[in-house]
Amino acid sequence: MTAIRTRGLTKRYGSGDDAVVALEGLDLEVADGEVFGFLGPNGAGKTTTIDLLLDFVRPTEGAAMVHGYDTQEETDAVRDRVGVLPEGFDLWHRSSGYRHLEFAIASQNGDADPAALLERVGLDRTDGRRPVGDYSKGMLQRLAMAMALAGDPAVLVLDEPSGGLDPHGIRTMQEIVREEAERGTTVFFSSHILGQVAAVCDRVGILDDGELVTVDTIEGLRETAGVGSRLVLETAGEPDDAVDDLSGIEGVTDVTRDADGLYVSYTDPRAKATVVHRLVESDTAVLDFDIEEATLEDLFAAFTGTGTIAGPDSDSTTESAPAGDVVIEDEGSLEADTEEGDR
Ligand SMILES: Nc1ncnc2c1ncn2[C@@H]1O[C@H](COP(=O)(O)OP(=O)(O)OP(=O)(O)O)[C@@H](O)[C@H]1O
Repeated sequence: MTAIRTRGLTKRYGSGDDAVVALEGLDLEVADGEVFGFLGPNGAGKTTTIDLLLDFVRPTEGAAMVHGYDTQEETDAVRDRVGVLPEGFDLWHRSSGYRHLEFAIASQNGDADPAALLERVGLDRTDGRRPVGDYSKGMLQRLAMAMALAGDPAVLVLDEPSGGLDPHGIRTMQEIVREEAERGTTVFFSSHILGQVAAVCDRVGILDDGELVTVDTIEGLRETAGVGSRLVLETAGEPDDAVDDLSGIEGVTDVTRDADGLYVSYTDPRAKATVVHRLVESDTAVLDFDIEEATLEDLFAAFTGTGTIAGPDSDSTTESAPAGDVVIEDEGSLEADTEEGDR
């Protein structure tokens, strides 16, 4: 079954010359049980899409279905099946975390144990008894995640779920996404941070200026765009002729070397292990290695013809993005987007 299906979904705010096209003709299908990453920079239309799926706003054109239910005609059936962690949310400052969870469980006709939900998101019983007005940004985000899970949803919609979370919180959030995926929950994960989406998602859609630019796996995106990542190896002495063989490895697109090391560009991440294996086989001592991942900016540039593609000499993983822009982050890193973090 298709968990989410949209056809020509369009949202314009205002009219005439002042109209803002938030979303333009979105045709999207997310399979049941899939973890789908919805990527795009600020203002791309991600939150608008989520608002349309939940009938918080009405489309200008087009339609959407969630688990076979029309989002406009069968809104209650849709909302019964969806747990949502919205980007911005208001809570009752004087009420405790427990009260919020009890409310969320009751309103979603769930039977979850509030204490277990708190524990799952990394909050303890003492936290649960405190008024949420005293919570840090990261604690609020964790509570909001617990509330999204309260009704044991078939579809979990996460809009920028890592906001305010520290690295441990981000890891917890990713673990929850994986656990939910194992239970068969469909996860719709909206973010402007490639690394976080790449860490958990089966497929990714890139939204740019209201339009869906492409849908694929992260590897597929890299391959299509030809903006692979790069393995930087420090070796003891000059690697011998075996280096020449590296260019023949499937997925490797370029091999260069200079006095500082050996640089192997690839579009298929599985090529990395083969490269290292070949070097070891040829008795080349690998002293250190680093991976420079292609960034969302690289992928954007390739798919939209905008931005700049990081050249071979740029250190794409350490570049810092301006506020509000795509956050560039290594897939394995958990350090980004933690302006405030947990207190
Ligand atoms: N209620 C509204 N009235 C007018 N314009 C709106 C409204 N809501 C959203 N927009 C506009 O629609 C566009 C898409 O906004 P949206 O919030 O969906 O983007 P987003 O991808 O979720 O961005 P972010 O990552 O910043 O949350 C933006 O240009 C935004 O200004």
